[in-house]
Amino acid sequence: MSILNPNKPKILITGANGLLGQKLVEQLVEEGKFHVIATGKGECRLKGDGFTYVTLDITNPEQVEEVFDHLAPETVIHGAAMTHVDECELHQEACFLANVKATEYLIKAAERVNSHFIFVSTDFIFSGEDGNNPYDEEAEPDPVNFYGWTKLEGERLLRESKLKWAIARTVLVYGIANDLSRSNIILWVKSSLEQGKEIQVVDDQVRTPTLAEDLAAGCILIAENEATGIFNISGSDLLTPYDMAMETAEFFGLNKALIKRTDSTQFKQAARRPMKTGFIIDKARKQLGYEPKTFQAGIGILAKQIILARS
Ligand SMILES: NC(=O)C1=CN([C@@H]2O[C@H](COP(=O)(O)OP(=O)(O)OC[C@H]3O[C@@H](n4cnc5c(N)ncnc54)[C@H](OP(=O)(O)O)[C@@H]3O)[C@@H](O)[C@H]2O)C=CC1
Ligand SMILES: Cc1cn([C@H]2C[C@H](O)[C@@H](COP(=O)(O)OP(=O)(O)O[C@H]3O[C@@H](C)C(=O)[C@@H](O)[C@H]3O)O2)c(=O)[nH]c1=O
Repeated sequence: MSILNPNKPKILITGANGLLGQKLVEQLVEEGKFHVIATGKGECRLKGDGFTYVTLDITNPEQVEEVFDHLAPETVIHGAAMTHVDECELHQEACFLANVKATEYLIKAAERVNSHFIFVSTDFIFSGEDGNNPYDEEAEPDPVNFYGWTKLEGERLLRESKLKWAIARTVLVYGIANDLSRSNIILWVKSSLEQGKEIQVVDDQVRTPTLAEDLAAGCILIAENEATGIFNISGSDLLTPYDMAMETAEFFGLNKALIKRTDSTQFKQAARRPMKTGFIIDKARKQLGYEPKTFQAGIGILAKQIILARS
């Protein structure tokens, strides 16, 4: 496991092959303040260089201990998780292992080397039915699906640890990266309409969709400022999935007639979704200087990346 630059503090990213992970590595390498240790299950799927890739299955406590004892990262951004919400509902043991037990292993290993530990969490810790949305950092969690419960458990383990900790909560992340394990709403709407497929989209759930680059930038601000506590790091536009689908069709000049408006009583997924979430991001704006793109600007950035990826 070669260390590229021992003179810089080390930042370890879990789940680096994922959407957030790839954006974190890209921005951290660009900024050059840290020696970037990208970790993930199996082979590296990241493009580019300037980082060290280490295979790390976070559900393997021996691997976690070995990597942390050897590398002793000053900072950890823990984004690895089982993120397919319906799969989490249907395979709760696997979800608990990946999202709770693995987080426990990482916290214990980080306590041995005293890392600043940043945990990426979600609006799905909230019910979305308490009338308190959009939520600030003080709101009372009350998850309505198993995935949301596991992420809240991860938050609890961290808050009860001896670590210097921070929690970056986010909402409905969209973007494009290399060889992803799951899609996201913009890509799914765009590809469905391009194939001429009719889609049913709900108009009674509310989110503040978040560009993956903005989430990464927010997590990096927390790392660079050695900030502690909970920060809402999301977009600022309150939108329904139906709004998002229509704006995506508009932007890409696709057929809006294929988007059939429905609501959550008609549209059933294996796991319940919280109805109305979305975040207030004033704390991150004031304390970190965090400022997300508008949804329109975010789609524009995504469009450019799609064209680049094709060239
Ligand atoms: N996407 C969203 O809308 C939201 C995401 N979040 C949170 O943000 C974080 C990042 O999500 P996002 O980037 O979108 O999700 P992705 O699914 O793209 O990334 C998650 C990554 O975790 C990896 N992973 C899963 N299990 C393990 C394991 N056992 N060992 C090592 N790596 C593992 C996956 O590996 P592989 O690629 O090999 O499957 C994947 O690369 C997550 O913690 C998620 O809960 C919060 C709110 C919204
Ligand atoms: C697939 C689909 C989704 N939707 C709506 C439901 C939902 O509100 C929104 C997104 O649905 P999806 O199932 O694609 O995404 P979903 O699993 O809800 O995304 C979640 O991912 C995890 C990781 C999180 O942490 C959450 O913040 C959230 O982003 O779109 C439709 O209306 N029609 C559809 O056919």
